[in-house]
Amino acid sequence: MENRQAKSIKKGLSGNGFQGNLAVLMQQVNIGIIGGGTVGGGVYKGLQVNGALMASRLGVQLRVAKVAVRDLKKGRAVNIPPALLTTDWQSVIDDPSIHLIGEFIGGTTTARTVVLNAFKKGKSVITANKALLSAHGEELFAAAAKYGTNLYYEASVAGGIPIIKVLREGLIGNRITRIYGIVNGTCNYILSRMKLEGADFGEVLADAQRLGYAEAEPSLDIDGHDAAHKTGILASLAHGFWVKPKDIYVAGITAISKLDIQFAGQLGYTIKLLGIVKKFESGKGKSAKIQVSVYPALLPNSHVLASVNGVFNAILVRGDVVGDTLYYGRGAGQDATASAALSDFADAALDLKCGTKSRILPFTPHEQDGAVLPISEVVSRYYVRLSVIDKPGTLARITAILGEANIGISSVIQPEGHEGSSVPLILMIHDATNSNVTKALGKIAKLSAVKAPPVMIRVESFE
Ligand SMILES: NC(=O)C1=CN([C@@H]2O[C@H](COP(=O)(O)OP(=O)(O)OC[C@H]3O[C@@H](n4cnc5c(N)ncnc54)[C@H](O)[C@@H]3O)[C@@H](O)[C@H]2O)C=CC1
Ligand SMILES: N[C@@H](CC=O)C(=O)O
Ligand code: NA
Repeated sequence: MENRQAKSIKKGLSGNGFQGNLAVLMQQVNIGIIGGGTVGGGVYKGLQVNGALMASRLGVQLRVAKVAVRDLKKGRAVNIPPALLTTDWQSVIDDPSIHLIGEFIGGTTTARTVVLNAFKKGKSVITANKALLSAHGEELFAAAAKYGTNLYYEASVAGGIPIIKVLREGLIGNRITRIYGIVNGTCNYILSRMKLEGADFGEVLADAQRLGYAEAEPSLDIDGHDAAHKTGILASLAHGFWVKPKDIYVAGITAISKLDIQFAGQLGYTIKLLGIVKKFESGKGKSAKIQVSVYPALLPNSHVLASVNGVFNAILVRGDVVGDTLYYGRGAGQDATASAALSDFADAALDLKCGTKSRILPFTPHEQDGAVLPISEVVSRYYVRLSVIDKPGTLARITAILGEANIGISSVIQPEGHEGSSVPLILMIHDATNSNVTKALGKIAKLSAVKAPPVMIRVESFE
């Protein structure tokens, strides 16, 4: 549907009286940015640096007309002219000369109102806000359709990697059977530095905050929720039904210790926080079951994702026609995220210029009957670290509990200690359901020789 904004841009062009002149064929799309922090500032900067290049490619000049901020006096890393600043975001949405809105304030309350109010004014929105999409995506896409507007969200997943476009357009001819993603830059930065430098968790998190990688509330990163928001968006896009946050199993990285990183290394693995979307074959007439989860996992060092370090993200997408494909790039930070938002502004500007009818919409429901597989039914291999008293019979008791539950052990490491001392015992466990392993570990934890709650990390085999 062609909305009022598109009509006003077209009217401006045809009314200029110089139809043959390329210079005046250049249309201008005015942007209102809401939130002038890391991402909002990055978008402003990106347009200063590459706005002319984009205009020459698009035939549309993108111009920042207003930036809504919280505090006019606050010093900013990106210098935005004071004349553009306002503290009244609603006035930016209401301004009839502004065609597109960028929502870069974060959070799910005011941000939701910003997006809905913009739609009501017939203005499409570009957002980087995965928390907002995770919580209200279904409602917001329906509202966009109702008002003949659009919601663009490339910056919301994996920063500068154009993964939304990949799933929406590049792989449209595929059924997506697997997605494995390192999708949180902060966690990958922390785990990489813990492994490569032996750095401390807290210290590295502070660096990630200073570098603008972490969320305003960093527990969203380290507890895995940010990765879950992103994984849910990818799963929804790939499988065509909106995956609800409550259906996504989430475990973060706070329980990962340097000891586990070292033992994993000895066994030939690297620990990464993975977002996983796996489609399982369902019986005839039955709805598709999809695993959607986020957890730290041991990856074989030989797997390409094991060598993705620092703030970099990478996503492996398997399609039934194309096979495995891989995408790599900076997952957080000002410039990488701005790059993704700029591509959305370009798409939105082209939609205003040409109309959206011929284009693929940002989210189209297509498999309404899909369902998320509960984590209890998910099968994987496991790394288990126990803290045990080194005395005769301990290992036998532990293996007996696992044996009774039909859980096989593929290898055991126990560094030499002296009898009676507390030592780590590492078990690598064959394929088993999550519920089976959790129950067995519950029993093992109660043994008198076991001195701390068992540490359990899944092992990903990428099948
Ligand atoms: N920093 C990053 O690397 C990435 C961030 N994102 C997302 O981008 C969004 C923005 O994140 P950042 O720029 O990093 O956060 P930020 O904290 O640097 O910037 C947000 C800005 O919005 C302002 N703000 C909040 N409420 C406002 C209001 N009512 N009116 C005007 N201004 C208001 C704040 O004062 C702050 O300056 C979030 O949704 C985040 O999840 C997405 C990808 C990467
Ligand atoms: N906090 C996020 C920012 C980008 O989405 C991350 O670290 O990945
Ligand atoms: Na992206």
